[in-house]
Amino acid sequence: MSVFSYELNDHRVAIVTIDVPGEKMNTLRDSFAGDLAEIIEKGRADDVTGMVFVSGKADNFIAGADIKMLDSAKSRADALALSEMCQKAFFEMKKLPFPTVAAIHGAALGGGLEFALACDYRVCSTDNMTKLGLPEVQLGLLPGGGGTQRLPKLVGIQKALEWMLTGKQVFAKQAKKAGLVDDAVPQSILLDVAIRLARAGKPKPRMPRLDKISQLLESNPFGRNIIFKKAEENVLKKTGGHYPAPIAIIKAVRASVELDELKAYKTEAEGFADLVMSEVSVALRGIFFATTEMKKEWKSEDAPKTRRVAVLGGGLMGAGIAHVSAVKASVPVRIKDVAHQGIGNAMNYSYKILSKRMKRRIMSKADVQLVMNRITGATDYSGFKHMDMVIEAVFEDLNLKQSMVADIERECGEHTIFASNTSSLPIGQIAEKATRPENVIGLHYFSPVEKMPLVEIIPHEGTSEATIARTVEFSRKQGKTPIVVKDKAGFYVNRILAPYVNEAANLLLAGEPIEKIDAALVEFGFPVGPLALLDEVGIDIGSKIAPILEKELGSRFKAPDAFSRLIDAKRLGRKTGRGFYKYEQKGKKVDESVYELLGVTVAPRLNKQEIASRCVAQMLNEAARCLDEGIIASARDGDIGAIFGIGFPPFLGGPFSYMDKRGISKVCSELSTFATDNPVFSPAEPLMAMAENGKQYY
Ligand SMILES: C[C@H](O)CC(=O)SCCNC(=O)CCNC(=O)[C@H](O)C(C)(C)COP(=O)(O)OP(=O)(O)OC[C@H]1O[C@@H](n2cnc3c(N)ncnc32)[C@H](O)[C@@H]1OP(=O)(O)O
Repeated sequence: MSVFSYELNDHRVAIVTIDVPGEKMNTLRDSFAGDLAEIIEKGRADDVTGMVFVSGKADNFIAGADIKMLDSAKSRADALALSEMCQKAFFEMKKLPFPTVAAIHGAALGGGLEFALACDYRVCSTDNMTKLGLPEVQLGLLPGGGGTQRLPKLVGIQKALEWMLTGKQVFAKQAKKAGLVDDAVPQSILLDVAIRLARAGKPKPRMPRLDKISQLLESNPFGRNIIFKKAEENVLKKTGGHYPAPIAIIKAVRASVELDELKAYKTEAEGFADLVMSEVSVALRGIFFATTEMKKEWKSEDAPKTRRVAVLGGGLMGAGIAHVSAVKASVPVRIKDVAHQGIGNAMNYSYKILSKRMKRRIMSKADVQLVMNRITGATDYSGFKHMDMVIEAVFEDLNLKQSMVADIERECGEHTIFASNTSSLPIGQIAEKATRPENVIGLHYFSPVEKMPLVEIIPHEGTSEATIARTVEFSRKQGKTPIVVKDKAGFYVNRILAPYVNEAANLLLAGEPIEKIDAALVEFGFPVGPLALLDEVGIDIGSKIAPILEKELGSRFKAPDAFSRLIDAKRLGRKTGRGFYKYEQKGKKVDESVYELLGVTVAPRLNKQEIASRCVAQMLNEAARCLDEGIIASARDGDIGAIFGIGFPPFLGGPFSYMDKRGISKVCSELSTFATDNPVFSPAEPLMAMAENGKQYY
């Protein structure tokens, strides 16, 4: 059955509806090229005036090539054939004697946008659902259906590179401004406008709309050389050479301006084939499948919706939670703080972020005002009666949190959820004195809240299923990927992070230089090193959590005593301008005096690889324990939690995928070697059992 249906209107314009049967999302599958050829042939036979492509789905145009189909490519030759099939189909469209128009409403991504790029005109709806982009890089791929060739010709080399290298998706307004679409109109007139364009005849070739400097740079080989070299330098700096796709994208775009068409398209197809078969892309595609699967869990159609929320505490976390609730979940938020200043600070936090978006013309002044109107504040519980959820983000004090549970039970409705953003206190203890413990749950965000994609959702033993489902649903509305974890000290993310950071601290105390330790883990693939991370989080915060973990889980969580000297000296990290690093306007550099304060004599002994191996080994060992204890429900949750919560290198697929790839017995023997000088490394029992039985996590 064809994915296309065809209808001829009174002006002999063919309206072709794209609708993959039985799927909620249109994707390009094996049969697509054949189906397209048939439709094109029909248009030729009917001698149509033009052809308009429109989606039969309510909320998407085409979400790209079917990623499952890419997974089924068994060899490089299979992958090459896929790219060549797309390229050929789109060439046929370009050669048609009549104009073709893509009428886009909803997502036009990857191969979907490449399909639209092969049309003569593109018109899109101004709806918020409409997003255009080539996000292949996020799957470790390059656009293999002519995207690297056609996009630069339409929007210019620099913009095309920026979009493809980041996977950026643009809305209608930006798409029109950049020249990606010919028009952006309300959905109600999308088809009419598209038909009008189809009747307007073939368009004349046109140059991208560029400012003078870009025009100068892009129009001559020297300028272009600068652009490509700079792009490569930036990519290598950002990725540390771990990701092959960005480099292949630059190569293919370069080919689009330097080689003849045949060779340039070949460069794209070959790059695509190499990348489809690469381990990095397999890992990144795994993340896509995992997150898609997770979106279906804890869904409850009849659970009441969360329409109003309150946040207790206007600190950094409270402000971030209020922000994502107002901006992403689009619900009214009431911030309660003991001081007016706290409320003011939290509102300012949102306003600052929104102002930046306004300056970059992503949001209008009216939109910013609309969002800001959703955020209100109070120093008492006025307006709390109708709250569906109250999220607590005050400091880590059990008595305070318990008294807040009592306040909320008194001031709010029977159905109101009390969600605690604690990072270490057991939720069961917070709910201990509750009269409605079924409404109490943990909802742990990561800082900065508006940037970090993960939340941990922590039901205690008495939390109801409905409360879990409502909390999961609301966190998704806030744009988060939730993992439901067991109520035990440190939950999952902090639990695997703590031994990793502790090992970095041990290495520092043994004389390894700070910048070398951080560089080792950045080279391994983390976005920041462990000591720089501790500076960001706050050394005081780390040392507050450590004793709780140590008490509940054992001595391997003990933070080094020497770190209390940093706290006494008020060197808490970035927030006080000094920690392991000194923070100045120009940037940060290691504050050498920290060595003396900690009583350390710098004496490098290990190479960077050894440093990284030791820190990561601690994390892997703890992750294995977490899965065994049921802290996480699956290796998949553990991988996504580590990638989205800590920045575990995505190209390695997460700690469990990484252990599988290396071989569990190899991981165990490395741990045993490290354990000879520090027993904390002794391989966890479940890991040893897996090694003995030759088992894998996946
Ligand atoms: C040759 C080309 O250059 C190569 C390519 O095109 S590679 C593909 C490039 N495209 C992409 O990366 C887009 C991937 N998709 C997305 O980002 C998101 O799905 C989206 C933004 C389109 C929609 O998000 P959202 O509304 O949350 O829906 P989401 O739950 O993710 O997806 C709905 C369903 O569509 C499926 N889907 C979405 N895009 C898909 C794709 N490209 N391939 C296969 N399945 C896809 C999902 O797996 C899910 O299936 P299921 O319901 O059976 O589990």
